Amino acid sequence: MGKHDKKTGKGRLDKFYKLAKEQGYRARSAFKLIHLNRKYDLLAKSKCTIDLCAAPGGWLQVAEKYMPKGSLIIGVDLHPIRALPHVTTFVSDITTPQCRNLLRSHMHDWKADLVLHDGAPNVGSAWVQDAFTQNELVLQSLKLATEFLVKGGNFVTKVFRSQDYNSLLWVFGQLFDSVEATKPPSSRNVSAEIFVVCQGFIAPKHIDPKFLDPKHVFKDVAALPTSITQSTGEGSTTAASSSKPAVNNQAHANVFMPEKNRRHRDGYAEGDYTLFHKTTVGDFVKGADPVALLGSMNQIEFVTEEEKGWLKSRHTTPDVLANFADLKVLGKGDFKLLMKWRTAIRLQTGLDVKADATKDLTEEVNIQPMDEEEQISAELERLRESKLSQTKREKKRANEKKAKELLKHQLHMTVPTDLDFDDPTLGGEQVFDLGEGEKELSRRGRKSTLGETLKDADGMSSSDSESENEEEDAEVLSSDEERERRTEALEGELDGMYDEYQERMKERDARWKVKQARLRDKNFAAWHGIKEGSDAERGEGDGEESEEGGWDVVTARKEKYDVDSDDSSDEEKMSGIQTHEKKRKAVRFDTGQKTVQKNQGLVTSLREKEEKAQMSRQAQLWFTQSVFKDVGDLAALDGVEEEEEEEDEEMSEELSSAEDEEGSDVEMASVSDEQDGEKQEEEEEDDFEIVPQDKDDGQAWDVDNEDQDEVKQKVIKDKGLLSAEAITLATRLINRQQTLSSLIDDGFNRHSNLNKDSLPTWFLDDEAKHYRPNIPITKEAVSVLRERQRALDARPIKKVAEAKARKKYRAIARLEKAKKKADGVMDTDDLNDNEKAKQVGKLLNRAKGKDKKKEKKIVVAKGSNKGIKGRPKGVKGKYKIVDSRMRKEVRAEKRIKKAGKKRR
Ligand SMILES: C[S@@+](CC[C@H](N)C(=O)[O-])C[C@H]1O[C@@H](n2cnc3c(N)ncnc32)[C@H](O)[C@@H]1O
Repeated sequence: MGKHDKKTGKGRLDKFYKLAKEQGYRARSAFKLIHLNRKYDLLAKSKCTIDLCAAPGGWLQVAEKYMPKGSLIIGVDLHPIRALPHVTTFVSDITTPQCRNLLRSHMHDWKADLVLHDGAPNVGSAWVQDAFTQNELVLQSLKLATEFLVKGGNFVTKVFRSQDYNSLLWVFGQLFDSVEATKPPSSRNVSAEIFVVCQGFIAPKHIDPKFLDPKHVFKDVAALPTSITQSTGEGSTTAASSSKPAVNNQAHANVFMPEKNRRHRDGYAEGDYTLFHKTTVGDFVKGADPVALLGSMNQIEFVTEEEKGWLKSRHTTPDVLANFADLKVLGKGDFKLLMKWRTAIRLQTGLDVKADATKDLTEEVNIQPMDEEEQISAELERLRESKLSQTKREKKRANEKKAKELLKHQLHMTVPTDLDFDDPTLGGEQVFDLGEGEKELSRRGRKSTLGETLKDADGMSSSDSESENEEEDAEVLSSDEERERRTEALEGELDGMYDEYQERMKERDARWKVKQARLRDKNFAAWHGIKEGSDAERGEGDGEESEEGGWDVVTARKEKYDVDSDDSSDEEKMSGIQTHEKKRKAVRFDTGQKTVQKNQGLVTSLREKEEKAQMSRQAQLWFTQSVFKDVGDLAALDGVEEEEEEEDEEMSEELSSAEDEEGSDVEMASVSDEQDGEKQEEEEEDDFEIVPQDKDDGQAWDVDNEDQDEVKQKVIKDKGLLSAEAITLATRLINRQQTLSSLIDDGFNRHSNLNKDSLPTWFLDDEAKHYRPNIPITKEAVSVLRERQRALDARPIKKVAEAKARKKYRAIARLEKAKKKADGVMDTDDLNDNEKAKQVGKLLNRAKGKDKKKEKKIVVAKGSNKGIKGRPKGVKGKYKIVDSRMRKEVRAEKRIKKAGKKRR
């Protein structure tokens, strides 16, 4: 937090910070829960709450305050949480089974009504990474929630608005009745955090683990490559195993076709996330995808006897061995060297057969003598063919160049403007059918592509994989010049493969991957997409499966939707929201690409399909949000189903302008915009801020201490409001002349944030003396206080009041005693009624002090009283004459007696 400017953005010590400090909350985030609770009333109805990632305990304080007394509150965090009254806390990592077990032991057989999660891992690193790991943590907390929540229970979690956001919401939607995302006022606008409140846990009997597995839920939902069209439309199994662009397609594969479209690269073990991977040379030589292997491994070793035998091969140079030892640093030359080595070894071991090129070229021909006319026509024919083949070659080379550019574009290595779609060389369908299509297929299948390629390059054999161009290639190879050109082309292809290898290397870098995903995901930024009522869907035909929580079933349904969405059947046209959604998305895509698409044949159709499919999936996630639950047939709102292209265009323009107007969405756009740079990324970190506690702040939340609020309330209850300002403000609140929030706002002014350390003492003294907040007071408030003061003044002094009270107390005690005695008198049989009445009268009189024994007056026999007999002069009533000496002696006697007693 130190790195932030205290005046701006995240570092700003705002009113919630001040309030937290004032009210003794340990973190300003406490107000987030207060605001969420105000909106959803979650705490008052919870008897058991689990707070995952609870340190330093702000949320726990709020939970303790607002939950019913005697509730069970458990908090867990990586860091210890200082003790809080009525709260159980322990230290654990919520991603570990140990945490689960500890929770179990604390919960006994209880189920939680509420699970809270405000976790933020690794706050302060790159935003993209934060968002990614944050959302993984969210999924982990959801996992614990599903285990400990009671049916109908609630789950509150913090989510980062990133590209995984919609995926998360979709998963929440499958497990809860209602899912709402909200940003409480206390959450800073610069923060990308948002809180999702999931209410009404469905508590399925079984939840497919895939719902809670980051590998299945997350990643590039938006970016869908060409393979989608293949795998949804046609032979999906083949597409699944061979789809190259799965690089960009992980999330799609995971979320919508978990089994079908998953890529299984050689060398990647399921669930293996260690950074260092090695494999054997055998895998490299015999495997189908050597490029992928080089891209995914760190080291290749010679292990088996056969492999060690290859060490003796003349092709196994020290360079080759050095390259195998560290694949991460392969340069272009190294890469080519290894691929050539592989080809050589494959030939050596008979895995590839070296075609006899010379045999083809030295085929015996019987030359018949020709006449002149025949010779001319043969010459003409030869020239024509030579011309034709030359044109073909040129065209082919141009096509290859364009195809390579197109591939680069598909891999997002170029900007669309790099492609000249109007180029006539690109117009032919063969670009895809023969050139790029063939290359794409061979790259995916890795069927002897490189081997053959290299054979060609070395002039060792001719390619037998190319069918249509075989004859042409033979021609090409017939001259040295052509062979050279061919070699160049093949070198070019090797270069392409090297690029691909580099792509794979980059892929392994998670950070790069997430950044790349964000780049690709430009569309996501605008939060576009229309809807599909997931809740309704769950409620309808698939009630059973949602009850069971089957990921595959749910995703299969989505997949089905995808397939449907690619065919524009009549049925689909009638399907309301979905159709509408699809159309809008297609329209959106059109805005960007329309001019390009019009004249492009196959290129156009593939791209169009891909984009449509992509949009549909985004829309699916978007519309699973509960806010769309009650929205009916959106298509009906738009009227006619099938619109002309022009109408689509208009609509897309409207859409984009509407999006521009949406404030929050624009904010999202800025979040995902790469150009925003590091500065913004930093700002969009978690909004969490610990409130430093003053020395006495610590005591405020000591176990034995009371809540500050309660103390203040007690004072007000006992003594009332003590100032005219307070009475005035209270009166204004009661009379609704002012709202509570405006009152709080008024409490903050330029003086509340004074940094006293940097100011001179004279100024501070002056301020303390003269600056007083000027809160207006009313006449009534002042007179109320005056009246109270008068009443206080009229009271006797404390000692007198105490003496009076003592006297009164003693009188009451005497009367009680007399009453008891009188009862005893009445019960005796020895006295007649008259005597009894007399006795009782006496007792009561004595109790009232009327019948007090008259004291004897002591008269000292000295002076005029010395030696007198009878009543001394001026003395009334009983008297006793004492000798002064006698008095002294009596007192001394008493003293001695007392002292003797003590000694004993
Ligand atoms: C924003 S703070 C929580 C603040 C808390 N809600 C409050 O009001 O005081 C995020 C917390 O998540 C915790 N955290 C992050 N990853 C965790 C994990 N894997 N297990 C447990 N706690 C984790 C951090 O230690 C940190 O204390």
